[in-house]
Amino acid sequence: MTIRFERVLLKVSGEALMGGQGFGIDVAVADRIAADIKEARELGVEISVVIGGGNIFRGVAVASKGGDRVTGDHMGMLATVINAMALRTSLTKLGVDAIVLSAIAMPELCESFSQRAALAHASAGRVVIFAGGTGNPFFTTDSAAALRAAEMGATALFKGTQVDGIYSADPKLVPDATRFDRLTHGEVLSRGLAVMDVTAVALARENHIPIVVFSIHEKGEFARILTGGGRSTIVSD
Ligand SMILES: Nc1ncnc2c1ncn2[C@@H]1O[C@H](COP(=O)(O)OP(=O)(O)O)[C@@H](O)[C@H]1O
Ligand SMILES: O=c1ccn([C@@H]2O[C@H](COP(=O)(O)OP(=O)(O)O)[C@@H](O)[C@H]2O)c(=O)[nH]1
Repeated sequence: MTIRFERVLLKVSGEALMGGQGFGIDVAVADRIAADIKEARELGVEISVVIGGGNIFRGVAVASKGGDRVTGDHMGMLATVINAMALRTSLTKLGVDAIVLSAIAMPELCESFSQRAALAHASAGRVVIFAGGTGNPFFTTDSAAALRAAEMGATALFKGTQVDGIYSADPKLVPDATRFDRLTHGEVLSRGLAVMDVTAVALARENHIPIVVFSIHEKGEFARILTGGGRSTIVSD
């Protein structure tokens, strides 16, 4: 069996974790995503994860109501730590060794991020879950995903999201938008395809990291794409 990517950074959007609920974490969904990660890992792929926080809190929600954006972003980053702990719990239940590294120090809860620690845990066979985004306000977890992918030497950045690829326009708003199988980073940026923020795409382009956009809701899709099947859009040089 051919494996397309040997070392992968998986971005899981926070919204994916809430399942059918309007807010928070649906444990059954977290368990299913953990099972998909386990399946992919059993193919021999090294996997680390960046998790979002949009199911709990987004900084712009505070700013849009007249609050302080930086405080809002701090709250959003804390939300990603909650999600990371939920995903670690789901992975542990399945017997997968996983560790949370946070960009914001909270030693009572989890280890702090350093590239050295992350690489050491990964080479010991652990799934490393990066929490706290980049640790800085005004960024997103998509940008954190591109950053950690570069730091880990990932050969691909998988964005697991609500849609099964990149379309000519947001498919939630434009139902007859058409899906792309392949794009370059430059095309994503020049066409303003907003599936991922500009900073994240630019960072991936600079480091020659392909981005694979796929639906996190399709059970087993992660492993299918890793072995050459499935449905996705691949963004590469
Ligand atoms: N051109 C596009 N192709 C695909 N999805 C797009 C596009 N433009 C906007 N989107 C939206 O981007 C979302 C993916 O971003 P994501 O970060 O996972 O969502 P959120 O910001 O809600 O967590 C999709 O759910 C989709 O609605
Ligand atoms: O490096 C980062 C990453 C995230 N956030 C904050 O955390 C929230 C949750 O992250 P994101 O919106 O990227 O989550 P997702 O869309 O993936 O659920 C963001 O809205 C920001 O407020 C931040 O300030 N800096």
